Amino acid sequence: MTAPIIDPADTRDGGRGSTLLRFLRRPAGAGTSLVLLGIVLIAVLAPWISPYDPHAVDLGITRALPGPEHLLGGDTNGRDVLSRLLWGARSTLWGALVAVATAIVLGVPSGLAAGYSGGVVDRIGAWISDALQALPGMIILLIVAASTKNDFTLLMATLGVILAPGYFRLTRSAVLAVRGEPYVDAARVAGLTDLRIMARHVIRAVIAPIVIQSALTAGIAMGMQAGLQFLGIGGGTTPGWGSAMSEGFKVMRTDPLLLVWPSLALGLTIAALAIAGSTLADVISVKTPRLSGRDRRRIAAQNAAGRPAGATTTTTGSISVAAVDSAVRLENLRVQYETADGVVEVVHGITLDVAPGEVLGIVGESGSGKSQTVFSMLDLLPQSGSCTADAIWIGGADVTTLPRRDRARLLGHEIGYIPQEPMSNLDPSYTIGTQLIEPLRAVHGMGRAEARAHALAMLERVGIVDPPRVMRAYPHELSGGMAQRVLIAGAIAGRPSVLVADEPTTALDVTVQAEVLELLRELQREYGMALVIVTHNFGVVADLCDRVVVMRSGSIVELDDVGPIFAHPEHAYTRELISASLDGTASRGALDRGGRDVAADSAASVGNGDPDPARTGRADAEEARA
Ligand SMILES: Nc1ncnc2c1ncn2[C@@H]1O[C@H](COP(=O)(O)OP(=O)(O)OP(=O)(O)O)[C@@H](O)[C@H]1O
Repeated sequence: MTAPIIDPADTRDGGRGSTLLRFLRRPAGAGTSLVLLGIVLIAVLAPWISPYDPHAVDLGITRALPGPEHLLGGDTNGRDVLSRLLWGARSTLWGALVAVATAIVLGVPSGLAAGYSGGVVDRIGAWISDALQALPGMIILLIVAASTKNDFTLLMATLGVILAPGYFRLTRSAVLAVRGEPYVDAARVAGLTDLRIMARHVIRAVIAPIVIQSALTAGIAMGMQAGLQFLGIGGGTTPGWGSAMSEGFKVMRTDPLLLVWPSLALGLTIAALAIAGSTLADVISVKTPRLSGRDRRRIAAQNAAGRPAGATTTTTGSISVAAVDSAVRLENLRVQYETADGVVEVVHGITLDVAPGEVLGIVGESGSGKSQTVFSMLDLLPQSGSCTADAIWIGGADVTTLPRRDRARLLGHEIGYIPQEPMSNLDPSYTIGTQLIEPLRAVHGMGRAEARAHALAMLERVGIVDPPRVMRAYPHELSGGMAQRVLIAGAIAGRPSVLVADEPTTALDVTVQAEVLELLRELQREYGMALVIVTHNFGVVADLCDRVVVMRSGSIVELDDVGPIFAHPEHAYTRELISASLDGTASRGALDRGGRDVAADSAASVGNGDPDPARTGRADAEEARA
């Protein structure tokens, strides 16, 4: 059987052309393109556009100031400075080209092979790359210069060898990122050869980072080349910006312009390459365009006029507590994304609130808008998305009226967030201690010792054994359950009034899930926080929540206390979700009782018309606690 091959690269909006257009549409992209194009043209046309022979000596213009005959004056040997700069662009670009091409030829294929094949090939590649990086580059270049009588091209090729590990590592990690993608597996199942898979699927993923790396590497190569020429290596008699800088440096006090011209040329070229590289990286990382201020205002106006950009015009949900008494309150929240097909609304005017100390569950199938709702509360929507609302009350303030900085400060104090994936939410480069202490100092104004003591206490509170050891550990040294406890400790450390947990147990081992949920419930009670928990699972709702919001396709279909929802679900969709959750999924009660399968009992109780399966779940929890 042939597996279907779906490559996101094929369905991605726009191709290379559109990336180039988006790059050119940015002022930084257009500006740097003009500068770089100009420099390339100068290098190519130097023999025709330079006013004088760059080697011609006229002692009458020695150290002459700029004038109509010699626009940039004469150098210390009586040669025309402008002509030498124009010719210098040639050698500078040629040197960068040789270095970058050598680095690509060596680094990219080896990175592809190492990343794709793994095992021995990967290890050998990594050893060679590490060894090359350990070599003292400048000394190698000096040795090559001495043994090749300053052969410029060979020197630049050697520089390329020294820079190749950068390409190797970049390509390898890009390949590793796509190697496990379902579409690469599908291509394998379909019987494509490894070479074909690499050419068709894998190389596409590495082209963009290589282009960006090349812009930066060319800048580095030019800088090193100028440095060598400054030291009198690799320049020979060819005019070069580095040798011009070296000559200018010697007469810097009397004739500073002789240093200024070549430095400007080199600085401008390197800066243009660096800005072009980072702009390109920016363009490529933004897959969908940002909403412009005008679009945001248009959508807001449409919403205000009752004509939302999406299909629906109704506001869903309801309010149970007065605004000032709510821990969180969303009024007519809409979330939109700018996509290739235009603005798409994914949350359609929902209204809900959470009272202080209340546990609200948000349930719904995948894609129903649960995460977008909490991301709006947390100000975490990506740049291509935006939300509008009549009001978003958090901690007694309507955050939609606050400037961004005040909003961030308020959220930092009022809301704690527990994400789905604990591991990817911890920075692998820092110890747990650093990551816990930093926000306590920066956001909550604690001193180092106080923050450390508080972090230790928090770790202890969330059930971490040996907190001092965990403070010294890096994320990779923790299990998933420990990492989630660490994140919970971080989330509650600032004593927020609301804790938002977005499917906090999805990524955890089933045996740890119950413990983490139990911990959340305990902390919520102890601290009197409101808890908003996003979940697929009605078993979790039964165990933890006071009220529940059922979402479907960006709207609220049902919002009620847990008891009535389980006893008489009004919406057919809610009934489906309840039976799907309790049928075959162990509730926390089941897990608390040591894995005895009571899910079937729960399902049976729903089927048998048990008035309140929620109570069953709670009873399980109470029983376990007892
Ligand atoms: N960056 C984006 N661009 C366009 N649409 C998006 C984007 N992110 C999310 N969406 C859309 O928003 C809708 C709601 O997504 P959301 O992440 O809130 O779902 P969810 O209910 O949390 O699902 P899950 O349980 O799988 O996380 C989905 O239809 C999704 O495709």
